[in-house]
Amino acid sequence: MASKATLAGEIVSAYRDVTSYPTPTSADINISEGQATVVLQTLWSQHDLDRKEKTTLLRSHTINIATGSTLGKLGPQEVKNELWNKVSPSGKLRAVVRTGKDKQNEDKHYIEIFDSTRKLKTIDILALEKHGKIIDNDGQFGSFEWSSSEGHLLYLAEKKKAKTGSYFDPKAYKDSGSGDDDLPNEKPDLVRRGDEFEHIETWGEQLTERVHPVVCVLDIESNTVSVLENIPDDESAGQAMWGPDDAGIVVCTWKHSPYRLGLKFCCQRKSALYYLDLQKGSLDLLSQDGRAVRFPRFSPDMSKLIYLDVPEGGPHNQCARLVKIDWATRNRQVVVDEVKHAPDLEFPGIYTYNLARQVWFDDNIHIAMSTSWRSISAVIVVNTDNGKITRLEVDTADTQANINPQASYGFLGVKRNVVMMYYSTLNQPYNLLLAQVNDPSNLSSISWIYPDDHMETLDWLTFSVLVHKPSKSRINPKYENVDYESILCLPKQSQSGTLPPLIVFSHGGPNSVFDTSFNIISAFFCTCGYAVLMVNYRGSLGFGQDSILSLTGNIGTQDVMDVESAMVEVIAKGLVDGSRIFKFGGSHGGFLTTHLIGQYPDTFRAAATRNPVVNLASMFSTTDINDWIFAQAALEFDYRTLADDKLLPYLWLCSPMSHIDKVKTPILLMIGLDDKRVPPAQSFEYYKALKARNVSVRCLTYPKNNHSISDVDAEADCMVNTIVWFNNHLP
Ligand SMILES: CSCC[C@H](NC=O)C(=O)N[C@@H](Cc1ccccc1)C(=O)O
Repeated sequence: MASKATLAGEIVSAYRDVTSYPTPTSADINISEGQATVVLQTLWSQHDLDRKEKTTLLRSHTINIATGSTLGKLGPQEVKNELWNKVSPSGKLRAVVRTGKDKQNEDKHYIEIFDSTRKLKTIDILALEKHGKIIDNDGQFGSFEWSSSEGHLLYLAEKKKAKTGSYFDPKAYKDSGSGDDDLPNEKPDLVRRGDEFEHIETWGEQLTERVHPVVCVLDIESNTVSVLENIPDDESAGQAMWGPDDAGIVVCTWKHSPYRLGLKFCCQRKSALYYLDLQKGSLDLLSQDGRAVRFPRFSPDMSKLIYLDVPEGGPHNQCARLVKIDWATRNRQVVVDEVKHAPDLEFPGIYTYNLARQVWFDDNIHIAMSTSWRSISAVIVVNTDNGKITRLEVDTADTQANINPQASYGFLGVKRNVVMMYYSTLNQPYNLLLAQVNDPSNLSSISWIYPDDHMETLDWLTFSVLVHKPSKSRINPKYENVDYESILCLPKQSQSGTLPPLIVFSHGGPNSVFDTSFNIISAFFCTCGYAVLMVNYRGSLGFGQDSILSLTGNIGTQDVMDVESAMVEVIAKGLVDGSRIFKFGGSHGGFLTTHLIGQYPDTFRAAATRNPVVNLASMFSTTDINDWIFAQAALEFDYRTLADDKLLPYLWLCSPMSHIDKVKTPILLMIGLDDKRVPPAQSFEYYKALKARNVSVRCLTYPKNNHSISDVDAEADCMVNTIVWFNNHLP
């Protein structure tokens, strides 16, 4: 690929090209004692634009562990209808949760057990009527675990729902046999009459099928399922793991009362980590009051349990602590604390949305994980005895490796001290990487293994990370040392020598971050001839907790000015055309987009946004996370708070809508009609306000799409339409 794409056909083909690179999502490795070879199995996700779906691909590499050479490769082959696929601890058995439909088109879930030669059994799990659907690897509730004895499987499923029906169902009022045909049959009927239209609370955006997850154990020998009943009924369970000797389980829970708030991207929700002793039936609280918990992981010898926690409430993602529990004494210790401020390149703390299942090295002391480290995604190794942190990355002086020093790394898991990871940059799609670590306390003696040939570097894109210091008037007096960054992507120099137009791209959250990983959107924009400035304004993850806190109470001003000022600095460098600037971003990035075109009406040629937050006053009572407004406005959240006469004026003033009368910039609005986070009414409100003011606006609506508009066809349509919209507004 590609010089500048301008015609619709070229734009489509550019999009096909950038979406043709798969992203690794998980890995496992089979290491047999005393053998020279290992088998690495990886799952990848790839867009299929023609089938309009994301496909899951399985690849296998056979690797000589001593030489690091790849002896054979299998795949990619497609994996379908599998919710879980897990090898037992001994490696002798495999359990798969498979989905399907029966002849009446009803959902089926089967648990299939395999040994190395055949399928041993299939259990039609929903037919047992013990629980609802099994929960997949949703990053929030789901887990699927073999017991160490390999006789049981632990998983999460939706609690069994009572059957509901109409009062007017003729079956409910059968002849009682009394001879009086008018008397209803009052025998208890298992159907809850009159409840069929009862409102069912869910866990919100992207978790609308999660209502009340419960912990289940399947006895593989007897094909029986037990639903564990010791967890309080107003708490949903998730992320369950077996404890030592399969004598109990550790499990996270989230309270339902007084009502459920959205959980997706919200790791600060009130939650608890428990140990449930299966013999005694007791439930012991392991976590600290006032802390929200995630990702419990036992060490291989089961002597230690680690997990992440953040303060309960406040911003939706924050700097996490790594906590360790010594299992024998139940002594809890903070291994890595929250980092308030990290000057220059110092460790800025732990920030992650996920933690791989296998994090422990064999020494039962070190763990590995991914985290945001300013604008780079890094893999770190943590000594859980003394909290020492080391970054796990290839020495870029190693010419054989040829890895960009600004590369981002992702962690997939560690087994027998072999770390499974990947790296990429904005101009190099994902590559697998194994680190064979002999001694986790001495990372200087790693053997790096590259299972594939290096992905080509895409020569039509170059990038650099820029550091921005807020000017004097923009320094936050409470957090005066906080700086921020942006990543500038430049397209291949045009033949005519003209400077490229610039798309200013702001991320959502606001507590999220752009990193240097391969990014389909930025690659696509560059292929189409645009430079892209991805701004990690103050409040982004990976810059210390102070950065996150500095934005609370200042949304709509500090973040807006950070983005504008980064843009001005880049224009001043003379690398982009300052007379052809565009604005792009979704959600909170859409909040910034609509703020910027309101506050700087003469700057942008056009804007495009996905599900933008435009009016906090009207969003207050409609979003699944109304506490977000309080957290970002630095107000105390209480479930009873109403949008009253004191609150509404403040919310209005923070909102892009308050600048509507100044807007001139043509804007493209893209709306997921099933968005529970930023309900479609937000965009429609903006659309009508612009129409009434005779400002050019186009609105695209995507049925059955949620906040992320990530259905393959919808996302593709958004991207191509964005470029067509920008091209149409190029002078
Ligand atoms: C009341 S909605 C506020 C905006 C929303 N924040 C949290 O969900 C948002 O910006 N969403 C992001 C999704 C996201 C959030 C946090 C981290 C990564 C992504 C978006 O859609 O980009």
